[in-house]
Amino acid sequence: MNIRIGQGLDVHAFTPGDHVMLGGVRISHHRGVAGHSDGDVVLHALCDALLGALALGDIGMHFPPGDEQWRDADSRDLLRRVVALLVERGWRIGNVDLTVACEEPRLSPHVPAMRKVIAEILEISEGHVSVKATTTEQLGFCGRGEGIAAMAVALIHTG
Ligand SMILES: Nc1ccn([C@@H]2O[C@H](COP(=O)(O)O)[C@@H](O)[C@H]2O)c(=O)n1
Ligand SMILES: C[C@@]1(CO)OP(=O)(O)OP(=O)(O)OC[C@H]1O
Repeated sequence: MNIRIGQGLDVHAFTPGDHVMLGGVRISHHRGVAGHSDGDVVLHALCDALLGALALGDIGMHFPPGDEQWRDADSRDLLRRVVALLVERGWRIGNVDLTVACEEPRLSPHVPAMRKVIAEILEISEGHVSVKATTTEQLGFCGRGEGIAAMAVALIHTG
């Protein structure tokens, strides 16, 4: 059995709006998130972690922000496409561990729904999908409420 790991990081700025998409879940909020797609930092970081494990570049290389095809894209669809790249090369996903940093919205009530969505797309059990949230103690761009960051680690294997 071959094993590989990958990591990903994504950041998006808050904009005027009434919801954010995080981990494939729509969360009502008094602001939105800027992006060419739906701006789901969690799924983007996860795409980059999986692409990193495959050494296949990054999300922007596969779904260029200048390409109208990806305008307002549903990031769940982008993640499905990345999973297909992985499966067609003979890899499977072991587990993923995700951390989201923002002062608000409060994410813990939404973590179970995020784990469910992600597990379904990755075709692994929810027990193999970890989603964690943290503030940055009011420090930095997250702490000032300027944006949201997400980090992801993924383990993939053959056989
Ligand atoms: N947007 C967030 C941030 C944090 N949480 C939860 O609060 C706990 C404490 O956060 P600290 O930054 O003070 O460590 C953390 O463990 C998260 O469960 C949250 O739900 N939403
Ligand atoms: C997801 C893509 C799709 O065009 O656009 P954005 O929503 O701007 O997100 P980003 O994290 O900057 O990744 C780049 C793009 O692939």
